[in-house]
Amino acid sequence: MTGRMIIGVGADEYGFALKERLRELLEADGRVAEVRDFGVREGTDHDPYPNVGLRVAEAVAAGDLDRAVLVCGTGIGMAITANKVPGVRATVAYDPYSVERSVLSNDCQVLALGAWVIGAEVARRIVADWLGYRFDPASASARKIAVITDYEAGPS
Ligand SMILES: O=C(CO)[C@H](O)COP(=O)(O)O
Repeated sequence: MTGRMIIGVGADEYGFALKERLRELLEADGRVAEVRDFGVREGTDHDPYPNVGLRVAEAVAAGDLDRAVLVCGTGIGMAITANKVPGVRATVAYDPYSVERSVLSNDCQVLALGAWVIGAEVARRIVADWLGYRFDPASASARKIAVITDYEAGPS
């Protein structure tokens, strides 16, 4: 992927406020061409996290989004959900090294964060750093990702 990215954001009621903060950050970032908000649109919307996570992950798998940020209470449910969609690689990551490697080693398109776990300013820093990493399809890691992709395709 080169050029400016289309980024999706999504959250459940517990992640809503942090998702709003991160959406604003992404909209102001020159590396981002467009931010698409998959909800929830208000903190009183009780749509369960898997509904939001599946909508976002399906958009990633369809190629409509380059990447996405998902927020729930822990981030864990969003990551589990997004990883159910073939072609999508999602992770929870907070430390700078894991955030970097989630892109450079694992080509994760989805970063899941927990609003109950980290503060907004740390989350903003994580997402700003995360935007700067681009997976190299010519890297040795690409062969390893291909094993996952081949498994998802099923027996030949
Ligand atoms: O964190 C969540 C899922 O991982 C979600 O925001 C809350 O889930 P719950 O604890 O099951 O209500």
